[in-house]
Amino acid sequence: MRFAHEVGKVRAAEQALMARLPDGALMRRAAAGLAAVCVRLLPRVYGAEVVLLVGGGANGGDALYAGARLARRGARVGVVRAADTVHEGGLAALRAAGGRVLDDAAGAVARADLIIDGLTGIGGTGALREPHATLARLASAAEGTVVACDVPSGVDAGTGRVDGEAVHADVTVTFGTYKPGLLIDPGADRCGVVELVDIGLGADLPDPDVVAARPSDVLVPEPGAESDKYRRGVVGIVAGSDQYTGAAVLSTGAAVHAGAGMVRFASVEHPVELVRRRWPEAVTTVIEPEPKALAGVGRVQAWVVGPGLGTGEAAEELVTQALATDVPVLVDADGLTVLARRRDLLARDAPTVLTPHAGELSRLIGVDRDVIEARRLEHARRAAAELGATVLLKGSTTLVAEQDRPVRVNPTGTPRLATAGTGDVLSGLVGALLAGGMAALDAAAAGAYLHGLAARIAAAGGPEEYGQAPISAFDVVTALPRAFRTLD
Ligand SMILES: NC(=O)C1=CN([C@@H]2O[C@H](COP(=O)(O)OP(=O)(O)OC[C@H]3O[C@@H](n4cnc5c(N)ncnc54)[C@H](O)[C@@H]3O)[C@@H](O)[C@H]2O)[C@@H](O)CC1
Ligand SMILES: [K+]
Repeated sequence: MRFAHEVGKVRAAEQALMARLPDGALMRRAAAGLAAVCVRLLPRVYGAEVVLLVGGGANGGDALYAGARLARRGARVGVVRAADTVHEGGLAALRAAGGRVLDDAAGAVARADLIIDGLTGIGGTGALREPHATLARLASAAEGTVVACDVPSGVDAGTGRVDGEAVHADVTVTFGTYKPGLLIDPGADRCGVVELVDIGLGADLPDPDVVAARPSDVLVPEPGAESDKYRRGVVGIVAGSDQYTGAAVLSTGAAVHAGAGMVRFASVEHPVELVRRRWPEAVTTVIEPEPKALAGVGRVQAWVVGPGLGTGEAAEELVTQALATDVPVLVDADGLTVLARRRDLLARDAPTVLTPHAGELSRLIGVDRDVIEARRLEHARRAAAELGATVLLKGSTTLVAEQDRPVRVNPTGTPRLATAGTGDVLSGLVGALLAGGMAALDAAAAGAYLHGLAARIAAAGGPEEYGQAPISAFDVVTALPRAFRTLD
């Protein structure tokens, strides 16, 4: 499982472990792990050209000790110093092993077989300054294999934020635990393959703050022979309006394709008519948003409310009724706009799942959208605590937060999902999983995972491929059954 800890907790664990070890032992342990990965990456260590990019902190120290190990095995190791003073012990070890200090950084980086990025690690803050930024740019453009030490320099280890230049690594060798910034875009996108090196922090690390969802987390219970529709889950969808009908069709379609035992669709006449025509499987009810309207729809095990619903009084009445029930409720899109002025509706005992993008979350918690985008992890978590709900924050890495639980990050996201209507698909999908009895955090994380997988399948024909075909939200609906099948 991929899990991450906040940077402060990593430091605390390192301190605790260091106090029990001889001086410098932890750094040498990290360096040994880093060097071992480099050895695997090089076709031949003897004679290989290795360049170390070294900043003034311990991250540079790791790189220097790793370089010394490679030099002792015959690699030609040179160091480019980005700071006047670099780790003394590391530099001495490198020199003793035959490594040299380089002057022509650009030429050396361009010729290198392997480049170790030890400019900044978890101590890096803000945009890379010079000469770090130039060196990061040179490394990213180089032909040789780029191995980032702990974190690609320029990536904020705590958040994944990149301000300006950051190293594009082929491999990131990280120590002890993942850092959140390795799992969350844009940082995640700079890491290449991440290799976790055990430096013995285990016992000193608390429970993780972030975990990456993986297929075995999302296994949806198989329907047994005796499953009736209620065991598989009946989901109620309240979506669409006279002006907006597409959302209703997409959300219902996703629920139909996600294995719901039954989909009950309730709305005003026009969207009901369209849903009935497109999804004869759904049981539809025309309602006017008057008091107790939802009570007449029939028994459901989870509600989805909001896509295309409008934001006026009629919509508010329906959101109010759904949240007054004692079953899980997912609120999306227009429903979230209603909630921004009626946060009191969130005071309920059954689980609530909210699926905002940054703009919708901004209205819900009164924080600028840009501020949320810059620190997504923090705000997803804060929103979950403040709103008492499971919060799925959409984005190129979708995050799912629930109070006192590690945040789930979704690894299947793809820019192809940034197209109109895909959010409606997600809401119906997660609603079906909730109705099937999955816990809110699992249903939301599984939904995000399957949604990304379905988009990849739609674009490329396979979950591992990155196809070029443009996709529509409807293609994602159609690909959902294949996404489920890849989990078998
Ligand atoms: N403490 C330890 O014994 C261990 C530390 N580890 C390594 O140490 C790293 C953390 O070391 P440090 O706390 O020394 O910090 P870093 O080496 O990550 O970064 C601090 C250095 O980077 C510079 N810097 C920060 N932001 C910058 C920017 N935007 N532009 C240019 N320069 C910038 C600082 O001036 C300082 O010289 C970890 O990532 C890991 O690689 C590992 O060796 C494991 C053991
Ligand atoms: K680094």
